[in-house]
Amino acid sequence: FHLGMFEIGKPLGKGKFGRVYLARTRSTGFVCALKVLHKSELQQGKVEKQVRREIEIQSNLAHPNVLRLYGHFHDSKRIFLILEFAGRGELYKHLRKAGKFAEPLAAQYIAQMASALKYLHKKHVIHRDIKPENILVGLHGEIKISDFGWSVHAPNNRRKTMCGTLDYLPPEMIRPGREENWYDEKVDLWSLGVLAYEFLVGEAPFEDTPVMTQRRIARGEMTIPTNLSAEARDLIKRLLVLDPEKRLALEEVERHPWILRHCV
Ligand SMILES: CC(C)CCNC(=O)Cn1cc(-c2ccc3c(-c4nc5ccccc5[nH]4)n[nH]c3c2)cn1
Repeated sequence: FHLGMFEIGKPLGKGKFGRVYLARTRSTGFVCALKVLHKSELQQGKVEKQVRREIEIQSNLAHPNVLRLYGHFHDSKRIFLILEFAGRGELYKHLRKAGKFAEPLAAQYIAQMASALKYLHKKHVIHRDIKPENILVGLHGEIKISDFGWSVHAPNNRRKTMCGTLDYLPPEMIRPGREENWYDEKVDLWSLGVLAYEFLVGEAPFEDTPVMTQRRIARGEMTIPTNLSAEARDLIKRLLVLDPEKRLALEEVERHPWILRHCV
């Protein structure tokens, strides 16, 4: 279908609240990913306010490792999001295909994530949902965090758990001790540790049945394979700390020996 200024190409993915298409502007040939949300579905899902808030947040973000939302518009039935096109698609597909990443590549990805998270936290944005399924890869192999909060994943070998995977939840969300504002930005540090582990090992550190996963997260029960370098193990151990206050800060991640060794 054509949409005035856009030529629409192949579908890039589909989620609960919308489909994403490759698109190009007729005038300048600018390539983007056009996401179409149906207002009726948003109303049914009672997520219009959340979508407006997400649009507001994402429109103000500009970082090489955060997927851009260039703009949005709507007609009577649909909302259109003009998103950055990531030339090499979804990171989780690369991870599943490779099984796991070599330490140099994993370190580069973690360094880029730390840089993106530092930027988001400085703008008081907490991602809360960091996992391979929410990361895209740009044309030059750089990663781009996106928030697929809207999509339930088609069965194509994404995690099978119904409510989205528990694997990345930090202990303070499993066992909410301090009810108020347990969503502080340190939840992203825990998830960064889970991500590093999954990049290097090929599975999440607490992966188990849902009940066991929750118990293992709450107790911080995981084993790091001994074939990882000492530095990689050290970084994972310093992020997967039960007490949010004791987790390695992003600045310290960026200057950790494991990162410095692999990132020019
Ligand atoms: C409410 C709002 C502001 C949320 C905005 N965020 C999203 O909608 C999250 N989202 C991003 C996408 C998405 C999906 C796929 C792509 C791609 C993409 N590039 C590909 C290259 C090869 C194969 C598949 C590809 N998908 N580029 N940009 C994308 C963006 C889908 N949902």
